[in-house]
Amino acid sequence: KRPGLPLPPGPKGYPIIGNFFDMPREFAWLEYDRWFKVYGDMVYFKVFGQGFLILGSLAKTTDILEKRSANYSDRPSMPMLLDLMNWDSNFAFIPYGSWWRRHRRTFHQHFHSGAVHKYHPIQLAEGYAFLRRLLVTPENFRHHIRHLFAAIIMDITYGIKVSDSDDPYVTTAEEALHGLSQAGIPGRFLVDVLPILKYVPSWMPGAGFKREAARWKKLSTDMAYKPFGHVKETILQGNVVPSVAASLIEALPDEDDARRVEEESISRNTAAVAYAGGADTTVAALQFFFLAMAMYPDVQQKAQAELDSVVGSNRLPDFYDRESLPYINAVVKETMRWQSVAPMATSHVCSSDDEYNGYLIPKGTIVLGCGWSILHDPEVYHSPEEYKPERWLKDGKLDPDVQNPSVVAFGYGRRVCPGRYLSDDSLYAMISLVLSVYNIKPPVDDRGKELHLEPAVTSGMIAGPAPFQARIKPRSSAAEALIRGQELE
Ligand code: HEM
Repeated sequence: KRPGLPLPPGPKGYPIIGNFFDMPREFAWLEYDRWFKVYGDMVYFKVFGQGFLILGSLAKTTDILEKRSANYSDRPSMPMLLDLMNWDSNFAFIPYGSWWRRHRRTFHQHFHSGAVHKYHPIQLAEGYAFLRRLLVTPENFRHHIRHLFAAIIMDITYGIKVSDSDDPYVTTAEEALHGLSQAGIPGRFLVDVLPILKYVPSWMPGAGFKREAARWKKLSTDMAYKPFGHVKETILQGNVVPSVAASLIEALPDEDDARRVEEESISRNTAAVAYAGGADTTVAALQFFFLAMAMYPDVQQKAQAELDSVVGSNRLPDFYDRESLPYINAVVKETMRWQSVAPMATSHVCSSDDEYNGYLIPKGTIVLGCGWSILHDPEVYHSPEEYKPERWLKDGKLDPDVQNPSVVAFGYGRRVCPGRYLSDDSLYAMISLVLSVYNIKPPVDDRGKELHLEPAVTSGMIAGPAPFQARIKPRSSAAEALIRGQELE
């Protein structure tokens, strides 16, 4: 440690509790955005001795979380999530080291940029099924979006077809993820700040968090074991359906091999993490797209005009059209920027004392990049609160000089989201399919007057749109026939 180095600036705290009362727990990114204006683009504070460093500019996230990634890729100890809820099976939360690396490598084999094209047929088939569900119950579009991504992930990872939205695998996973989104926010549960509380007996008054943790633990265990067990069973019966889990199981060492237990556990965890990482995030992103379309009819019309001229009205768009659809690609980018799905990404931890710009960043500091502030910087994105795909275009093509939302939307450094290629493909596919056959409009009041929608968001590790309504109707009878035609094919 270099003696005398100051800590980065931040709000003054109290003895022992530090900034416990200042630390925002809801919509943290908005409060941190205000702090950046007072203290600058790196803000340091402590809560019960635990240091936090919040980064509010791309320059800082690049210098610290990208360039010094070897020192900033650890995760905080999260007693609620890891010790009490069994989420240590999810490599997104485990410490930086060889166990994490083995999981990440296994995951990467199946989801790297050159591998994800294998999943295009699944994405399109589920996309068509989604269009058909919208035809029957358009008012349930938010639910259909959840069903859509659950079905894509379950098919890719386990070869399990989810035709029914109360599929037991999906219900379990959804409930488990609800627990994750609550317990994944640093400081949300006091036990994360005072780990000693994990030894409090469940029956004690104030120990409600332990009873909640026990319920969530069962769900997270079932979520990992049950579908994986199902795939093992199908392999034994000789009915194997191609999937990530099936390839992983088939590559496992023999049952009597000493490496088997560890390898099987890595495979099971890797499969489960695809659902955990990919469901809520992509769902929220597509729901934001629906909200944007209902709020910005001009954007919708321009996107549809591009689809009409490139794809025509006799077929649905597919992945081969992507390069010829710059406006649609701009809509995908703007959706990822406009309302950040993971506004604070996930906590990174500094592994050893570091010095940056004359400040000390002590070992153990929890470092968070506030992607929301970076993607709403008016110096970079003019009128950042507006949904404007045009900002990504120049002379009718994607402008490579505009800062891509993926520089922060998917996190940082060695921990950057390994599912980002799959998610990008899914968003492109759904946005182009939906706009080619549907109009999305705001709801109307009793007299038929269109209501004004606001981009209200939920608070949590994943921020999605607050519930909203939209009217979703086929663009024409030809469009409706096209949707129904996919069913026949
Ligand atoms: C809109 C879609 C998505 C967004 C916004 C998103 C965002 C993120 C973010 C912010 C992180 C934390 C990165 C960090 O620590 O700096 C992350 C990690 C992760 N994501 Fe995603 N993600 C998305 C989709 C997906 C999908 C589809 C999958 C799986 C198929 C996935 C799997 C993962 C995994 C496994 C990690 C943990 C990485 C690690 O700790 O090494 N994500 N994601």
